[in-house]
Amino acid sequence: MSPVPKPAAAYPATRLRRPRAHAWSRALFAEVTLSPADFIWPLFVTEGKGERTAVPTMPGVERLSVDLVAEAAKEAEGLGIPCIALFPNTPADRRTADGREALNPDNLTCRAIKAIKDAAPGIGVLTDVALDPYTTHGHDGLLSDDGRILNDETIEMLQGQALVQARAGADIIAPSDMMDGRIGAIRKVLEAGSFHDVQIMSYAAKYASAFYGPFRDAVGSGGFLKGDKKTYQMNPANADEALREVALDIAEGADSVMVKPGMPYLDVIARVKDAFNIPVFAYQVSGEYAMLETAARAGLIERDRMIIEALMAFRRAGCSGILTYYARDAARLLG
Ligand SMILES: NCc1[nH]cc(CCC(=O)O)c1CC(=O)O
Ligand SMILES: [Mg+2]
Repeated sequence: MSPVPKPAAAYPATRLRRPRAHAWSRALFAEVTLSPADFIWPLFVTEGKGERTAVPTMPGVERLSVDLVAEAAKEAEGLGIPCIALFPNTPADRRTADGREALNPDNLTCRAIKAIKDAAPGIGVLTDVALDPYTTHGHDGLLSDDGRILNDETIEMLQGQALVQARAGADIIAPSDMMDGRIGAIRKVLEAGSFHDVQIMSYAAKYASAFYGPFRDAVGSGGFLKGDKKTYQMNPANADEALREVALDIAEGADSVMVKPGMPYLDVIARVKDAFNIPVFAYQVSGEYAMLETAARAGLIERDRMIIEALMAFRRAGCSGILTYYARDAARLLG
């Protein structure tokens, strides 16, 4: 962020209200834009056919069966949304301590990728790499007998998970697990498997946040989670450390990086963009959505304006795009 120069002339020669006087002028002076092309729409996938179930902690958000995910992707494509992100609500009987369902080429995520590619071949598909929707302990990695998350053993699982997703047709692999070294390891197996054009969007600066609660309900991992994720996700006190995380992930082969959550970490987004000038994405996470949407539904804030303003903040901070549960609503508002 460049420093703001001292004004060459003061009031009344300079009146900053002048360009604000008319709508046309405000449009002309806008420093950033927001369009449907800036959105990645996260969808929760569940078993069944024609199945939609409400996520009570995320008013307005539903888990969709694979056929309905494909329909939603088609709708998104029509609205100009370039990419869908997939999160599976794995049936409880398919969750294990080692999360091996993540490696099943016929799991919910892989079936959803294929269904989207059939229904809406022009839209990108981003898939999450981490074990939490598949483990009985709700952690993103493998758990040792004495309760530690095993970094290097987990990476081997993540490599397999990424490959299974790439084979199913995923366009962007997005590791959200926060193990050290996983970006390089995943890039290596993708290259070896000739997936040269499969992107990696690293959840590079992902914080141990209270704002993920509703998501854990949506994928059904919340009830399972033992303890917290503080030994792998970042301390909310740290921003210098986020720059080190990002530097490593770029060096290991990430095409883009993500900061997560979004609104409470706008300073981190701005610093990452400033320091590296690479494509940065933000995840406006489930708790942010729940907070904003609950206030809007209670009539406490003006919903449509709030949605656009909250998303615009990410563009101002330097984001190329935003993962947001508001993607469809915002695209309709902007359309
Ligand atoms: N690897 C898990 C994952 N991937 C995306 C989210 C959160 C998304 C949201 O809250 O909307 C989480 C939750 C967590 O780390 O516990
Ligand atoms: Mg890292």
